[in-house]
Amino acid sequence: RVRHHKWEVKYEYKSPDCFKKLSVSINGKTPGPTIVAQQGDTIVVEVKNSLLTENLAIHWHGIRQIGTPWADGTEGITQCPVVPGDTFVYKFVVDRPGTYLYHAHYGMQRQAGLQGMIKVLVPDGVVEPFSYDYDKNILLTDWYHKSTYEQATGLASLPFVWVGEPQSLLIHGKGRFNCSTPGTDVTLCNATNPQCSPYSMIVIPGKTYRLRIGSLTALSALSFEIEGHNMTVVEADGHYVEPFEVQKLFLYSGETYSVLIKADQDPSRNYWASTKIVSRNSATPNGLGIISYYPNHPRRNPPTVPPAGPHWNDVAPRVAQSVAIKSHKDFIHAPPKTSDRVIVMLNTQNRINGFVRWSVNNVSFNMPHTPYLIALKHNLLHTFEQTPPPDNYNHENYDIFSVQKNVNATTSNSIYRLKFNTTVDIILQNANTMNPNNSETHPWHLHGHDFWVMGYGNGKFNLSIDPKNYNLVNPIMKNTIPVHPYGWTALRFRADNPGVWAFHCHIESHFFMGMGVVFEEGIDKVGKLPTSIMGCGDSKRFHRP
Ligand SMILES: O=C1O[C@H]([C@@H](O)CO)C(O)=C1O
Repeated sequence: RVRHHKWEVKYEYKSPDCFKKLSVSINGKTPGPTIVAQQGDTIVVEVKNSLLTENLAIHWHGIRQIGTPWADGTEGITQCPVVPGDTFVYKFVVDRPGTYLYHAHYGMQRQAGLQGMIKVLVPDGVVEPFSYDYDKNILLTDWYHKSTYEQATGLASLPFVWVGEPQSLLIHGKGRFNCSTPGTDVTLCNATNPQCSPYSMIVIPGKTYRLRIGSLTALSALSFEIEGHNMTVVEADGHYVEPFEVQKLFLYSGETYSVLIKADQDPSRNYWASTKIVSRNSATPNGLGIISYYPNHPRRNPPTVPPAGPHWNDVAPRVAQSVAIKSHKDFIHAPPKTSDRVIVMLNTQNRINGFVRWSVNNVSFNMPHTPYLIALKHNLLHTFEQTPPPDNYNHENYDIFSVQKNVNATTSNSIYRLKFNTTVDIILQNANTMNPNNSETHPWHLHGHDFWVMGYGNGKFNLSIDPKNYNLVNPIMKNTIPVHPYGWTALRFRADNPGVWAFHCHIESHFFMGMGVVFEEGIDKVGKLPTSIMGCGDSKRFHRP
């Protein structure tokens, strides 16, 4: 089936946490509408850019765009931006079932509200390895009151102005700001402003719910829990996992999970849903929502104090859930036993010409003016640096546990060229930032592919030892994976999808500050590019008037 969507993107005042802020909405909503489809369907989204003064591009996060690399929606990489007043048509096949996301991929526009979820159902007659009565989706985000323009300007200024911690955490677009904790005090800040009432999900006693939970935070790693209910994790980034039960679910920006919960608690009351920032020591209040047992009033506060959530620095359970999960035994897709290339990516924070940047192997990424897909397909190779970035760093004498000078860090728009149909290993190597005794978690997201999570560990990756412990049997496949503080995460993927694919930290500020790379593979196999993606940089000449 072809599923048609007609979207208008515009500026709109929104008060998701009771604080009025100019946001970006899709057909008047943020989060935008959930796209629902079945595996094999074609999605057509006709997007009208009604932002008066701003371009846009929309990325379909987790969708592999096989055969349609020009629909990946990454401005500067797969397309020119969609200019104000223009309409752009995204058309692609959702080739796998699962829970995915969509969001702006232009500057730091994503966190202004241009984001939502994609739900791809199995075809009729195909059974899933678990059963449930209802299927709901919840998008988790953090929320800043400063505009993205102020934030981007601060990051690109001298002196550097960090974005800081978010003002609130939203549960499917609903949050609270400057309130006392509901449940101990009836004066809810939401009471005054009808537009912002807490998120509430009605459940029927005795029924089982599949909750598809995604995170599109700009910065925060989150812990999500529902008071009094355990969750059985059954899916991660569109892949079935060997089920396991948790009380708290950890999500990094760009990840999705499906969990099953049974409404089997005392039905005479409602329960808190709550999110809390982890991996950064933040004073941002927990996000709160209400799970309401029918027929209770959906907004009746639970009689309890909301769950406090885990300690921000309790890394072990986060590691256990994020990189140690396994593929479901009946859906194993084993990885190639060996790889043709290993690219070690040292993640460092650097000062380059005074500006605070993030780098990979001492190279901080910036975009050229002609999108790579167009430049490569039309042989406009003068538009970006041709010498690829390094496959490694001087790891013999690099101390990942202390602040390093990294004086020879540079910015560059060079890209990695991958031999088509080869197997590539990426080793994400974390390190100390420019602040003493500080190493931060980075959730890396790969466009155009799922990768196998081969292994992870603390300290410095050892190429002659660690690969011997890779999981070659049932590693989970994902499109987003964290590298934990002072640790490393190894992933493997097949360069089998003709196109140009971003691979970057999904923390919006970090990618904006250069924490990303671009892979090209099989460009000669890419079909004729639609002119709709052209018109900027050196591709003006290809754009029909
Ligand atoms: O890029 C960053 O800047 C701040 C801090 O390093 C300087 O304020 C932070 O936590 C980042 O991730």
